[in-house]
Amino acid sequence: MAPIISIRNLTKSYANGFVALKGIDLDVEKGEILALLGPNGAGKTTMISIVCGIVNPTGGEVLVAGHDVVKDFRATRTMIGLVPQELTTDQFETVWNTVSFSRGLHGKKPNPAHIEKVLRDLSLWNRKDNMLRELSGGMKRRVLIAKALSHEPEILFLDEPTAGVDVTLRKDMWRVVERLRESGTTIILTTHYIEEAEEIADRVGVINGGELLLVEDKTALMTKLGRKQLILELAEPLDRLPDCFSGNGLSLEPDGNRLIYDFDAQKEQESIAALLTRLAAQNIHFKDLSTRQSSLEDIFVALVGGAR
Ligand SMILES: Nc1ncnc2c1ncn2[C@@H]1O[C@H](COP(=O)(O)OP(=O)(O)OP(=O)(O)O)[C@@H](O)[C@H]1O
Repeated sequence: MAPIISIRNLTKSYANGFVALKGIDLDVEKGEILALLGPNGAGKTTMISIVCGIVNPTGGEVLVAGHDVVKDFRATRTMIGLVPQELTTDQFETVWNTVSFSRGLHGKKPNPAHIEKVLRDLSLWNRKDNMLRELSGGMKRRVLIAKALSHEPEILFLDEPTAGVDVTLRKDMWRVVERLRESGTTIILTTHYIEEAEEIADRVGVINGGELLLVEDKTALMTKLGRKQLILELAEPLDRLPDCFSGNGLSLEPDGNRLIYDFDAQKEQESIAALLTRLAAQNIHFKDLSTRQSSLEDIFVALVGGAR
């Protein structure tokens, strides 16, 4: 199946000469959740803004369901819902009017039943007659999502949807995203919270300095780049690691109290059982043992750190 979003060699230089995107290639499949991770200023919002037709690209091409986002702006924009980072809504308007008005902006006929469903799904129904200024910050964010869904878009962009919201609301938002996915909506979200990507994304893209460093299936990424460690707390400290253990991923911590065995899913290594037997044969005993698996956060820090 053709990707729903196809980005080819996308570049963006702002008027002041700053190059925010340096040739991005990315395909987004229909129905997936893609999380874009990257530090501040990486170019995430710029990329989203181009796909949504808010910012013009300098070079390259973006197709949404086969339509060019510049030449065929109207067709592509109605397919997309955008939840921006900043609250830009009239504080003196009611929730119902704000969300209904958004639908009209996309040239869609009124559909009160759809607006009601969106507000109910986002637990905003009992607030529909409240003015925005009467809502908490978290509820205002839900209103932004409701606005973005008002015109029944196939694609939803969420730019930092949970920045600054509490844990309960964050989990609520994840549930909303999950329900949208079940209904077939394609979701692209940017986030600083790696646990968010780990929790809800199918694929993860890492952007830094205007370049897409990688985009990969989340589970495959964790298997490929993730490392596992076995940590052995020694019964007696060691001065040095016997030579027979050198070069197989085993190392002694500087204080001599712990042995760390790095095992790599890609490499052929001796089994843990064999290693423990060899250690015992060398009279090296341990009082405790634990394992540690690198998280998406470790992988992200290694990638972004390495690219700097
Ligand atoms: N209108 C503009 N003129 C000049 N430079 C800009 C403009 N808009 C953005 N930039 C610069 O482009 C770079 C990318 O910004 P962008 O907002 O796309 O990053 P981001 O990855 O979304 O960051 P954040 O996580 O902080 O939102 C930044 O260095 C920013 O200062």
